[in-house]
Amino acid sequence: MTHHIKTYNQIANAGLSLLDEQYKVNAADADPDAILLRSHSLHNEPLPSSVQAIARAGAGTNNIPVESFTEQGVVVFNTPGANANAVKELVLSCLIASARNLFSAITWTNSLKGSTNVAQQVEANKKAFIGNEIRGKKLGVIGLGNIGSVVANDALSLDMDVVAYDPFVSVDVAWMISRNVQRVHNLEELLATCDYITIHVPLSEKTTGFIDEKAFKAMKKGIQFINFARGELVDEQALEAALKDGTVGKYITDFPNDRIFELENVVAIPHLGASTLESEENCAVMAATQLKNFLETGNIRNAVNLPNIDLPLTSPGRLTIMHKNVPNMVGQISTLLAERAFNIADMVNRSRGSWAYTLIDIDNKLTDPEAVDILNRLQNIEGVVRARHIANGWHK
Ligand SMILES: NC(=O)C1=CN([C@@H]2O[C@H](COP(=O)(O)OP(=O)(O)OC[C@H]3O[C@@H](n4cnc5c(N)ncnc54)[C@H](O)[C@@H]3O)[C@@H](O)[C@H]2O)C=CC1
Ligand SMILES: O=C(O)C(=O)COP(=O)(O)O
Repeated sequence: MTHHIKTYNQIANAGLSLLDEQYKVNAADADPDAILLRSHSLHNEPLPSSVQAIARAGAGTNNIPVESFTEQGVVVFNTPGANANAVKELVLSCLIASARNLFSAITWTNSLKGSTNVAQQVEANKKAFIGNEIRGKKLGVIGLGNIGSVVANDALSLDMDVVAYDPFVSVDVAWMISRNVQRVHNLEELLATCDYITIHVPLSEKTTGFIDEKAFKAMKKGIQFINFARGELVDEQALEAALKDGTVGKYITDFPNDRIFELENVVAIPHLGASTLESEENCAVMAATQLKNFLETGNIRNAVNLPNIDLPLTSPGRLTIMHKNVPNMVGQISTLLAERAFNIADMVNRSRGSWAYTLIDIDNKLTDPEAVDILNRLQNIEGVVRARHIANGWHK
């Protein structure tokens, strides 16, 4: 069976090359089974009904309307942690570059091009760029996930004091964080005491405008604020006021736009956080692997809308059913199978929030019409948004 994949953005070859002879990538004449992308926005784009899965080679899925795609039976994957080191290294370099006024110093030095006595001018004017050391300064990390946790740990090894705020920190991450990172349970405590703040939370309806006027008002004067998460986390009007009144001494952002770009004391980086060869490869390999696993076996790893599920495919066939997490779903599904005299060899049902996913391995080798018939019946159950049949090509 050939799977059709549509890609957007530059996806590293290390990932694309995993899509072997069973796959066709960007075939013009076929409906895609899945989409592999990075930051391309799928908001306001029609989604072909053939699409069963979307893999985001990266962390943020705010470019995908996850809720409405879930209603359409689409599994959305991301690649947690695959680009965390790349972002961490850039955040730490910006921290140091900002403390030492490197951005404005280099801009000034470049302005000397074409003039004479450059060496003398440099020595005469360097006092304008005296900086600070970050040792002993306080860094606030908002969001202690894959990126925030490594930024926090490594800032400690640069001899900074580190405080962090994340009311939803995961157990896995909590194990990795140094006990010297001081956790605060109140964002204002972090805002009021830090010299530098870096934000690493996902953009969602809840976090849009998270750093608002009230947050800026709580900050220490002259703070340096680093945003490698998403521009919309910061209320632009409030930011503009905070830059003008000196509350924010410098705003370093990976997400410049027309308005922000014009403001004084803004350092604009062209969304380079994850742009290293290593990170692009990690993300592409992880995304392609997860997509392949899902298309070939129905198993799920690292979806943002469904639970992980890993059942080795050993029976002649498998039915995968994505459905609402409501009572008696498994009962209705197994009744349908019993009516067609299908024998269930194995079965897993898992839920995540209001959605659930059921894998059923059957002892029967289905003909095409039999498969179409049972899928139609399953999809007619209220609350089922997609059903698939996977024939096990390896089964003897
Ligand atoms: N500039 C770039 O190129 C990149 C940007 N990103 C952005 O960074 C974000 C974070 O990435 P990861 O650390 O990999 O994600 P993650 O999912 O591992 O961590 C996010 C953390 O934020 C926390 N969080 C959620 N809501 C919060 C709130 N209201 N207050 C405090 N903490 C909250 C979560 O509990 C979680 O620990 C991504 O969602 C993406 O938007 C990620 C990778 C590259
Ligand atoms: O992973 C993320 O959330 C990123 O922002 C990286 O974006 P990119 O894949 O470099 O377009």
